[in-house]
Formats: sequence, structure tokens, C-alpha cells
Amino acid sequence: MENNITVEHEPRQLAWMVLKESTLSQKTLDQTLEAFSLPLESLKKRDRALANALIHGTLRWKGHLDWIIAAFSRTKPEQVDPEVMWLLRMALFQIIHMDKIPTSAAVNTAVNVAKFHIHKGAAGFTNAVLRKAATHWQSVAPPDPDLTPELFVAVEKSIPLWLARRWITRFGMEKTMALGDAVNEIPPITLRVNTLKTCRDDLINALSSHAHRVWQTPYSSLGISLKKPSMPIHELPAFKAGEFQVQDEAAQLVTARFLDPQPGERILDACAGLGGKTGHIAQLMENRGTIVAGDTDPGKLNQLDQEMKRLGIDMVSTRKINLLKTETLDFNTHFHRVLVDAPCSGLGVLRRNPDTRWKRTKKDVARLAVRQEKMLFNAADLVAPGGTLVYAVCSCEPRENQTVIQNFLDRKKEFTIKVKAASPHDSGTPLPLSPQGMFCTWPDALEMDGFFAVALQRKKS
Ligand SMILES: C[S@@+](CC[C@H](N)C(=O)[O-])C[C@H]1O[C@@H](n2cnc3c(N)ncnc32)[C@H](O)[C@@H]1O
Repeated sequence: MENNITVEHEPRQLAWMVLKESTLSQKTLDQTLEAFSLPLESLKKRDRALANALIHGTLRWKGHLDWIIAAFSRTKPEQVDPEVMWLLRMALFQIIHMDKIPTSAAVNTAVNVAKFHIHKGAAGFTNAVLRKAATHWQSVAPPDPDLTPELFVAVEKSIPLWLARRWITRFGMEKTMALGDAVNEIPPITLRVNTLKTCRDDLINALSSHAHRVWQTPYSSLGISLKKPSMPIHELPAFKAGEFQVQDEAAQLVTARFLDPQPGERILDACAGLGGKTGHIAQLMENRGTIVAGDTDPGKLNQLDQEMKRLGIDMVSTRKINLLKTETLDFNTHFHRVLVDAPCSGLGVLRRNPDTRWKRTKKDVARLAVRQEKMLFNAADLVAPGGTLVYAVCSCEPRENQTVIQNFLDRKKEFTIKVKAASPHDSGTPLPLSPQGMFCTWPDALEMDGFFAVALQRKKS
């Protein structure tokens, strides 16, 4: 590279490229990170950690960073070139949140990237805004919480205004502030032990020397959380040996507690994706019986096949289906249990996917709910009499949760909500369930992702 950006700057330059790519394209952050996996993995361990921290942190705090930038820029943030905005945000993130990085390093790198990758004018502007912001950012007042409480929450907790408004209306100020804190915390990495290969205690022992802290999840008897692993998760020996899948505790509870699959049964995982829940279903079935993993995306199903091999599972067949099109659902058989882990707004997993909050809109929730209802309705016909249909989403929006279920029950009279007292897979800690038997978690209260799940039972005849 013929410019001033030396190797030591590369993590910041790469982070900036990922940030602009993931927000200026239609790709999710995960897809963008996948596309940049080669250059990211070629970085030294410390630099890779820095790039990741910059990407996730800058996205997480974008709303607050924009408020500060607006105070020092003569041009309104929405009129500044988006590429320049990401440079400003990333540098300011380092100044505010990363005390080990000297301000001069944060500012100089941003100015150099602007000079060599955008244009000279951008470098001058970047320099002017950052020099002022670096010295005076602490004196920028937040919006007035009494006059504009929604804007105050949006800025202080770095969430979009429409979401702040929605949460305040639903929960009031106190819970909204707690939720705002929860979605900005860096969550632990949570795993589910693959009991086909090992047990939780042995896996904890194996992981202890590879992470800063390792502990059992309180609700799922198969879960392990860890902080600061010494290497990327997929490089850990236990991962390579198929001894676990990465999965949040709430998602583990959906499969164990609500679907509750039994060895020898026939199960349809109708939105299987990369197989997070498929692997769990198979291990609960002791790798005996039939699982059909369906999805609209054949690329994901190919990856799911590989994942099952890694886990030592051979009872899964994949099939391209579309739950919105009944002609793709001609199975010639009914299933004992069907799981609809439906595509959703993802508003329950904001702490893990910091880009989601800036991509979702109010309209998405209503649009997705209509699809979710149709998918659940079509899946219902695949459930055998006496069988179980589970609906799950990683969203806590009532329109994607209770309303979907209510509309379903109004039309499908042969189904009722199934409330199961306990499961042998529980840790013993009672689950938070609504009186109707609906599971709804929030990251602030339970330290797990926001999830909704309900089990529906089909009458025997
Ligand atoms: C929430 S993700 C599933 C995650 C997965 N169950 C897991 O635990 O890893 C939803 C999945 O539904 C798939 N999907 C989207 N529309 C669909 C449809 N109409 N029919 C079936 N699957 C669909 C998506 O490709 C995506 O993989």
C-alpha cells in the first residue's frame, strides 16, 4: 500500500471498511465480517481484538457518538459523507471508551485514512472535528430528560428514537433505562455442551484454561458462559472436536423446555438456519429418530450439514422449503413436533447484533408479524394429532409475540397452549413464564437474550 498507513494502523482501517460496508450495503454485520474474514484473520491476535472491539463498539454507540459529533461539526451529521461519518465515530469511540488508546493515535489514523482513502478535504474536516471533540466532548450536554425524555434515552443509550419512544410507552422510564444499559453491555459468549460427545463439567474443565472466566448458566442445564476467550471460539480444541455449539441460554430453553423432543420421534425444524437448534434437538433425541431441517436458504442448509458432521450427528436430512408456500411442504407425513423459529425483527438480540438497532424500522415489526402468522399457520398442518408446535422468535415485540399466538388460536381451534410443569433438562431454577404459559425474556433482568416462545398442542383427534 503506497501511503502513510502502516501495518500498525491496519486494524483501524479494516474496522472502518467493515463499518461502512455493513451499513452502506444491505448485508448484516455477520455477513460483512464473514466477507472480511481473511484480512481480519491475518491480523495479529491483539490487532484482531482491537478491530472487533472498534467495529462492535462504534456500532453500539453510534447514536451517542453522533450527538457529540453534531456539537462540533458545522455540517449536520446526516449531510456529512457517510464514509467520513464512520471515521469520525470510530475515532471518537476510541477517545471516549478506550482509555488505553492515546487520543493522538485515534485522531491521526482517522485523518490519514481520510487523506488516502477519501480525499484531502475529508482529511481537513476530520481533523477539525476530532481535535475539537477530543478536547471538549465531556462538556456536551445531553438532551433535557424532562423536556424530551425520548430523545434523552435515544442519545444516552444510543438507540433509535422510534425504539426509545416505544419502550418508554410500554415500560416507563426506569425499565427503559435499564434495558438501554443491557443492550449496550458486551454479553458473555454462551455455549451449549454437546452431550453426544461430552458433559458440562468436563467441558468447563477443558475451557477453563482458555478463557478468563467460565461459569454454568443458571436456567439451562447444558449452558456454559465465558468471558475473554484466549482465541477465537472456532479455534478452540473443544470446538474442533464438536463438543459444543455457540447458543444463548434463552435459545437453549426454547428447544429443551418447549419443543422437548424425545428419542425416536419425527421432528421438523422448519426454519433451521445454520442448525443451532437442530443440533440441540438431535442431542436430546440421542441421535435416534428423524429430523428434517428445512429453510428457504440452501446455502445455510449446506452449512448445517457440515455442522451436524462436526457434532457427530447423522439423523438430520435437509430440505429446501418455504413456509409461506404450502406447495413446498408436501411431506406425505405428519411430525410429532414442529419448530418454527421464525425470522423476526431481532430486537431481542440487540446486545449481540449492534447493527440491528440501526437497520430495523417500526414498519418491519408489523411486516414481519404478518409473515410469522402465515408461517405458523402453514406449519400447523404438518403437526400430527396430539403433537406439538413451537413458535419462537428473538424479539420481545408484542406484535411478533402474543398477537401472533392469539391470531393463531382464534383460527386454529384444534390447538391449545401447552404448559409443561418441568423438564428433565431444566437446571431446577423455575423459568419465567406468563400465566398463559408464554416464555418471554429480556436481557436486563435475566442476562439472556430477549426471546419469546410458546408450545402449542394439537388435539388428539
Ligand atoms: C431465526 S433464523 C433460524 C435460526 C436457527 N433456528 C438456529 O437456531 O440457528 C430464521 C431462519 O428462517 C429462514 N426463513 C426465512 N423465511 C423462511 C420461510 N419462508 N420458510 C422457511 N424458512 C425461512 C431464514 O433463512 C433463517 O435461517
